[in-house]
Amino acid sequence: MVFHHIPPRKRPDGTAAFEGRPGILLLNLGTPDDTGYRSVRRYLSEFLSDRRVIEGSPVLWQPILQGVVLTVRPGKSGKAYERIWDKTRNESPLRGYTRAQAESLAQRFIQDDVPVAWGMRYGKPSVAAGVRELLEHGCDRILAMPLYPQYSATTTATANDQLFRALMRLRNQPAVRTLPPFPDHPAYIKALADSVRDGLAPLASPPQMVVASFHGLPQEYVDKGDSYLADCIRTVEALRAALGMTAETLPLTFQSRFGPTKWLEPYTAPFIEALPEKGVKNIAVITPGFMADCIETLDEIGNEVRDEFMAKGGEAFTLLPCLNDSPACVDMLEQLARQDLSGWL
Ligand SMILES: C=CC1=C(C)c2cc3[nH]c(cc4nc(cc5[nH]c(cc1n2)c(C)c5CCC(=O)O)C(CCC(=O)O)=C4C)c(C)c3C=C
Ligand SMILES: [Fe+2]
Ligand SMILES: [Fe+2]
Repeated sequence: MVFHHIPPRKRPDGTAAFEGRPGILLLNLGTPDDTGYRSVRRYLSEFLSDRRVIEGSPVLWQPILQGVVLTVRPGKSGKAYERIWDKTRNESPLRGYTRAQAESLAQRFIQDDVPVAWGMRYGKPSVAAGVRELLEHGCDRILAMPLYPQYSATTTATANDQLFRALMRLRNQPAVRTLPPFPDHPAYIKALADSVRDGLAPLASPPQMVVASFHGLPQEYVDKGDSYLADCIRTVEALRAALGMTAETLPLTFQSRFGPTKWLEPYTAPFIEALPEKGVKNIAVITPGFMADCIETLDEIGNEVRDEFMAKGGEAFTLLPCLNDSPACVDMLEQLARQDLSGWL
């Protein structure tokens, strides 16, 4: 038998690396660097130039985007970000919670010697920076975890696209796995159901209805095959079963519509604003599609929709927090990660 000398595996900088070390990369949407016009404009420009997000012809869309949209929207969105901004850390809640999720998950994997990094599809820290961090730790295989329980091409797929774009620049690529969506994974449904029970328990009088509001999507994308709606239905049906609730007591709605086209219905805001007239004046709202509180939950629901509900005769409006960096959320992330790291640990 002939024994060849096998040279050690190399890091991108040429130094020897560990062999067979996995790393975890949390992927999330992203957020502006600050609430000023220029930062919000830069963020929205990157986000809304993503052809996974706006599928129409860029020849038609870019003039509208660079013209009216990026003139008007950054100011309006900047004011909304201002209302929810974490002024102590000077960052958006989405970024703070994503970092906290990564840090807590890293604690769970110390014994396994698996580092955890995080990156944002739009803005900072970039996905490429997260990849670099893992490579610097000697990882030669990466489990990417897009933090979206329900699949959509506009979120999950574009996060993974960005990961592969970063890998395109490497001579020695790590092996990669991407976490599948987990709309009715038992660990996710348990975390949600527990958070609803815990959130409602201290209320003086129980709400008549718990509205489950998910981020919306153009109806056309679903018609063309995006599995997002099916995933939202899987989540809400599993959650109803776990809580012993029904479509009447736990209805499904869609928020954050953008632009004039038809999006998934029913729309959250008009749905909730019509409730007081029907005698439903005490409600809670949950946003199970969001793994972390952000502008869409804290401001759109917590401020705009709440104010309208109260103005229309509502009496009690409770917005339950997202899973955020709760131990239940980290338990869930750990379970999902261990399941998909199978064979790599
Ligand atoms: C056509 C536009 C948009 C699609 C499609 C879309 C899908 C989509 N988005 C999320 C999750 C989040 N979106 C967030 C903010 C946000 N979303 C859009 C537009 C579309 N989203 C815009 C323009 C913005 C920016 C804020 C604003 O100006 O209103 C956020 C929060 C970011 C933050 O910093 O807090 C999240 C999270 C999902 C899950 C989804 C499709 C299923
Ligand atoms: Fe969005
Ligand atoms: Fe919004």
